[in-house]
Amino acid sequence: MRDALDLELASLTKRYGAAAAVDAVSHVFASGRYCCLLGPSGCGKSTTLRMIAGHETATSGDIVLGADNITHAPPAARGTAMMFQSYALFPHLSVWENVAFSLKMKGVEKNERRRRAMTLLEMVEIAPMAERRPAQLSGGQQQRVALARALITEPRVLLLDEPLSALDPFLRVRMRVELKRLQRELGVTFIHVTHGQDEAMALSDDIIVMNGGRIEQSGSPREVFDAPRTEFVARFMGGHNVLANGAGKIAVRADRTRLSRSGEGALSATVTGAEFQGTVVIVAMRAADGAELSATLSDAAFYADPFDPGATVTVGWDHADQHALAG
Ligand SMILES: Nc1ncnc2c1ncn2[C@@H]1O[C@H](COP(=O)(O)OP(=O)(O)OP(=O)(O)O)[C@@H](O)[C@H]1O
Repeated sequence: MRDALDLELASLTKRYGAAAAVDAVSHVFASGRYCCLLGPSGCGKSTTLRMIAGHETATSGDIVLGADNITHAPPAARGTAMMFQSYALFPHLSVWENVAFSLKMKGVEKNERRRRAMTLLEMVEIAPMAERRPAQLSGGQQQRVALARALITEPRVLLLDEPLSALDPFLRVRMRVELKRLQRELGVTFIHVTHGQDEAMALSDDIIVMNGGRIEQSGSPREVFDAPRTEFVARFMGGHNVLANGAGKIAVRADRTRLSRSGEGALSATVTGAEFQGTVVIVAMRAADGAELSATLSDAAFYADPFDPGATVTVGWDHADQHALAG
């Protein structure tokens, strides 16, 4: 059953010359959810987002928000708002004036503009900096201003293009918690473009994995991670071994892959290295057929009986932990 504010893409296509950057993509973004468009560079995620925002014209297909076909509507009349990667704040305006800018364009009077801007600045927790200029803020603070500025138009869908990529790793994790909190508080649909699978898994209610201008798989983070449908998704999400298995290929999670020095197991491999990552150790191996494999072991299990590079190991897993991948 479609919700009144779902956003539907129907065979949405963008061609540049003969090449399709976005190739007949159909998807329903359920309203009020945190959605991540995830995929490698060039897969068409930003083009998809820009078409939803109205900053790029669709070659064919439709974009429908609730009851409205917004495919050809101007950006400001769509019910969407975009937060840009480069925050694009006006340097000569104060923080609150930046946030209130679109209200000024609409002719809203000054006291009301300020009141609404301050409400949003409180929500993103930088109200005390309302009178500063953007240059007097840190990158993380500028981003909060950009977020408040996008939200002041009361969009039904907020579009975010790699919003965390300019931040250092520590701030990135903090802002990601903030984004999730804001989305929950507002109940607005967020569509967030990222090429980071960790980011997508941490934030999303729904992950949409793109590859070559198409949607490869969509679902909850657990669905996509636990049951990758294709080799591309298994490799892109990481943490899986992809193995040839008679008729086709299978995926097995690296943390469900067992190693032993001999005995029962599906195949034999040579250890090529071990990477200590704090709580776990990732053991890298090469199978007899040349396939690169890995096993994630707890640090306690690994150090109780370490595998040295060059060691021959037997690799095994439970049958229930293997997933057949689509051709
Ligand atoms: N204006 C343009 N003219 C021609 N080709 C373009 C244009 N914009 C994008 N493309 C091509 O369309 C494809 C998809 O680009 P897009 O920017 O949507 O990818 P992306 O997944 O967002 O990548 P990234 O993560 O690097 O931003 C790429 O092959 C890109 O080269």
